[in-house]
This record gives sequence, C-alpha cells and structure tokens, in this order.
Amino acid sequence: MVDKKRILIPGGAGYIGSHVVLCCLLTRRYKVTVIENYSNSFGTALERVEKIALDALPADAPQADRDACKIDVIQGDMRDRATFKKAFQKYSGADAIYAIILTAALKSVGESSSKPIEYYEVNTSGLIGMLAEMKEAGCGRLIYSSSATVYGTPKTIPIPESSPMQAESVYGRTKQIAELIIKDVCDGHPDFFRSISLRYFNPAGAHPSGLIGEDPRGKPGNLLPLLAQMAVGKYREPGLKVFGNDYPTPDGTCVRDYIHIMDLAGGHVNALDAVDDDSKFHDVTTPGKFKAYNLGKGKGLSVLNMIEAMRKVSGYEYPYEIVGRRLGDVPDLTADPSLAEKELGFKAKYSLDDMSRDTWNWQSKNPKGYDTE
Ligand SMILES: O=c1ccn([C@@H]2O[C@H](COP(=O)(O)OP(=O)(O)O[C@H]3O[C@H](CO)[C@H](O)[C@H](O)[C@H]3O)[C@@H](O)[C@H]2O)c(=O)[nH]1
Repeated sequence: MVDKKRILIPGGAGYIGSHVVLCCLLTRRYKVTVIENYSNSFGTALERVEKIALDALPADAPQADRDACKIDVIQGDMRDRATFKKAFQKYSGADAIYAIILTAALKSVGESSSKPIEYYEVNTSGLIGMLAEMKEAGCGRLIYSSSATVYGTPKTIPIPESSPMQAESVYGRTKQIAELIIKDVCDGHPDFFRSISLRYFNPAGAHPSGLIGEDPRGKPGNLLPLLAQMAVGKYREPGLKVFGNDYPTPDGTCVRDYIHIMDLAGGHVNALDAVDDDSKFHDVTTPGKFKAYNLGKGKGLSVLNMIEAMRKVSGYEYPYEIVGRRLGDVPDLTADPSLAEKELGFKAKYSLDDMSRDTWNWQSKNPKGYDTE
C-alpha cells in the first residue's frame, strides 16, 4: 500500500476548510494537519469531520485508514511564521508535509473596506511568511484559495480565467495580489515551487449529513448563512437588506455563481492530483508552474433567486428591504468552468435545490451552529 501523503491545511476548521479536510480524508490517500486560530471557526467541526470520514470507511478498512482519519491540529496564527516552522519541524521523512492547501483568510467583501490593514496582514503578509517557511522546509506545492472577486467587473460573462484581474474591493485586491506573489515565487524558483490557484465562486450548502456547515462567528456578512440563520430565528431584526436592485441583471439584484461546498471542496483533490503533473502547465508562458482555475457551476443566480430558494426549504417568508449598493459589489460573477473541467476533471454536480436543502438541513439541525451548549 502506498504511504498516505500529509497535507497541511491552514484554516481547516472553517467552512471551506472543514469540507476540504473531509474530501482529502475521503480519498484515503491523504492525512491532514490543520493550522487554526479559531478566529472564525470551531474545533467541533474537526471532530465531526473525523466522524464522517470514519463512518465512510468500509468495515474491513485497514487500521492505517482509521488512523489517518485523526486530524492533527496545530493552534497558531497565519500571521506568525513560527506557526509554519513548528508544523514543518513536526513531520519528517515519509511523513513530511507534501503540500499546503491554504484556506485560512479573511473573506468578507463588505467588511474588508473598513478593515484593510487586517485583510492585508492576514491575506498577503501571512502568505509571504508561509511561502518563506515552505522554501526553508523544502515543501514546494501549494493549492491556493483565491476568489472570483479578483475579476472585478468582468468584460464577458461567463468569465474565463483569461479575464484580467481588476478587483474592486479590498478583499478582492488581497486575493489578486496574493496570486501575483505566488506566481512570482513560482517563476523565481521554477524547479521547486508549483501552485494551483482556485478561484472560488460563491460556496453554498453543507455536507449532506448536516454534521458540518457554515457557522461564522457573529452576524453573517454573506447572504446564505444569513438567510439560514434568519430562518431559525436569529438576526431577524432589523430584517434582511438587499443591497441594490438597480444592477444590469434580470431582476436588478446581483448575480452570483453559487456552488455546493462539497463540489468546491472536491476541486481541491483534483488540484492536488494535478499540481505534480507537468503537462498541466504546458501552456504557461513564464518559467514557473503556476496556474489558476475557476471553481464554479457556470450558472448565475440573483439575490432574489436565493431568497426564494431558502424560503422554499425553510418555509420562512423573508421580509426584506431594498437598500443602496454595498461597496465593492459587482453586478455579475458567473464562471466559465470549462478549463477546470477539461484540465482538472472537475465538474460541479450538486443543484440549487441540493444547496438550499443542505444549507437548511445543517442550520435546522444545528440552530446554534457548533455552539451546542
Ligand atoms: O445581507 C446581505 C448579504 C449579501 N447580499 C448580496 O448577496 C450577494 C452575495 O453576497 P455574499 O456576501 O454572500 O458573497 P460575495 O459575492 O460578496 O462574496 C463571496 O463570493 C465571492 C466570489 O464571488 C468570494 O468567494 C467571497 O469570499 C465570498 O464571500 C451580493 O450581491 C450581496 O450584495 C445582500 O443583498 N444582503
């Protein structure tokens, strides 16, 4: 049997991170170490990921597979290089860290305009420290969590990866700059660093078990967790605000490409498979091996479409008010996912009904999120 490779996942207890950790474990090819500061996540998420992964094993699975479902956690902050040093020193030989999937980040378009220093500190300075530690430790593979917000207001919909990066929010710029940094590092060390950047469109839903899902600390800034929490009775006052209905879209509200979190998380396994394959980088014109892919469904849905989808599953009639546009929002972010399909073998399978059903399944089973006390 081939040894399982160790993947380091900063931010692995968060919404995206926990589903990514799960997808890695479900392959039975990886073992996972998570770096967490729990600023927007809960340790319970990882306990539940372990349970789902263990339950998914066949009865006759070898002990090595059971052992690999145990997630190692290093508590520490993304901004502190010592955290990464500690992680790299902890494992060696066949157990050395094979790749990093970086899911730790601050990620709210709205919040980023009032917290630019924090956003740059975590999303860009933290990244540079991590890359320096990777170089020192001899670990050169990185799967990076980027975002569709790097496209700003794109010229064409659906958006191909060749569309220029012209982010319009602080958050988007931190991701755009991070991609440029990673690309420069790959170009500067072409025989060592290689990276795949995954440009997420809008993640939604939860693992179908309802054991893990999205549970931001404080009032959610994103639409789906807010709708889910309103339906269970939280944050009903002062009511839902729809940010603008004067966009050039079918109903005037912003259009996004919502993608089920299990589809999105699965894309990281595709990326891990691809990152070591030189043929994936055949068309890269600079010396390094860096490539970005969209992770989306290729279907645009408006804010009002999402409100209706959540009303259907939860039965809650959302009272809402149309207010002014939110700083940094763009009218339409819908992916052209064909490159990821062709080169990574990635295809989103879950429907809008699956996303709203699983969002509601998670929230109704966990009305207080992970805070079960
Ligand atoms: O209370 C709310 C919250 C959101 N919206 C609207 O709902 C849409 C979706 O907003 P989200 O905040 O849920 O998501 P964003 O599109 O702003 O950003 C999300 O999707 C991006 C990619 O499109 C990035 O991945 C980012 O990290 C992630 O937060 C936007 O038009 C927003 O204006 C409202 O009308 N009211």
